Amino acid sequence: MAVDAVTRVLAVNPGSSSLKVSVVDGGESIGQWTVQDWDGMPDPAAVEAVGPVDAIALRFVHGGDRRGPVLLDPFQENRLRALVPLAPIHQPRSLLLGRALRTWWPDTPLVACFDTSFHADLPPAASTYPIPMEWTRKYGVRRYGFHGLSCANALRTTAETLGRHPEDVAMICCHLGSGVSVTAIDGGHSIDTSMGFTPLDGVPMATRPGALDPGLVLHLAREMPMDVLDAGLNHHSGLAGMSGTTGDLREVLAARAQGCPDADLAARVYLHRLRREIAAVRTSLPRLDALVLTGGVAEHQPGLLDELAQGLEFLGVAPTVTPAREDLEMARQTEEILH
Ligand SMILES: Nc1ncnc2c1ncn2[C@@H]1O[C@H](COP(=O)(O)OP(=O)(O)O)[C@@H](O)[C@H]1O
Ligand SMILES: CC(=O)OP(=O)(O)O
Ligand SMILES: [Mg+2]
Repeated sequence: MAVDAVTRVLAVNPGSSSLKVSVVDGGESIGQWTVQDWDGMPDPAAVEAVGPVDAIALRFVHGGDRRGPVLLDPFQENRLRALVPLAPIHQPRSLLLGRALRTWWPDTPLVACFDTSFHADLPPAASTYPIPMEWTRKYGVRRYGFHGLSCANALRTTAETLGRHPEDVAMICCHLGSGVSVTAIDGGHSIDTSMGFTPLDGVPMATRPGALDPGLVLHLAREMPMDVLDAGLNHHSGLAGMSGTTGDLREVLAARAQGCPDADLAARVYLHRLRREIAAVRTSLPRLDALVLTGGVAEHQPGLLDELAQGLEFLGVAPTVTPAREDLEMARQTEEILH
């Protein structure tokens, strides 16, 4: 489907704790809403009040091996459904939203934009898991990496700030939202990243544990039914599991301030593992021009960022904060594919 000129894009971003909706016109957002309920839907009347859009961009966390956005037709939808087990928190919701958006605006092109695409060129040493090659091939196992739309936008912003071409920036992007990831970027793309085959890997998150000893997972799988373990790792681990709160850092830090020892330990584990991951991906970069923090926690928890920075002085650059603007990246990709 080719469209004459795409200037106004409705960008729909279902995250694990919120739904962010934005109307982007000429590269700038002219209307933004956040729906906090997990199963919340955008309000079509509110979108229509901003005026007609030329296209709709929908974030899918998992795009498999897709290297860029695709027009979301029933064929693509079916293929993306096969990835539900690899991103069980996010993928079903994107599929549900896709259906709703097509019903509300059947004549508007709908484009799926993927978190994974930015990581498509991970070097084999970073993308390969050290398991039998037979399993790797048979089950299509690799490190995919996520939060790529956020990384792409952070790279663009950082390059502008440094006055360089994006391909000439060596940086670490830490996306600190409900999901958390750490990515090393060089030559304009991801060269190492903490999330893996699924968005459970890496650093502790609001409700996900991040990397675990595979022996621990095997042990737990023998102790409880698989669906209980699956729900426990996706919804009841991370900051929520350690602190006894919902995992929203506002709640964790409030409980910590009131002297809750579990909340204090949860915050310390979060920071420890985050620093450890940042140090690890630094080794993949030839040099470090910028350490960029983005996402809800980066934007709203300056005290925690000060704590994070203590112990990272050896990197030789001070962390900077960039708002997570996946909407702008999705609009950019949508304009590109529709031309
Ligand atoms: N206004 C705010 N004040 C303080 N913290 C916030 C605010 N908004 C978001 N956060 C923090 O950001 C996290 C959610 O980040 P966000 O990027 O919105 O997540 P997601 O996109 O994964 O739903 C929460 O843990 C919360 O603590
Ligand atoms: C990939 C991921 O975890 O996304 P989010 O932070 O939006 O939940
Ligand atoms: Mg998000």
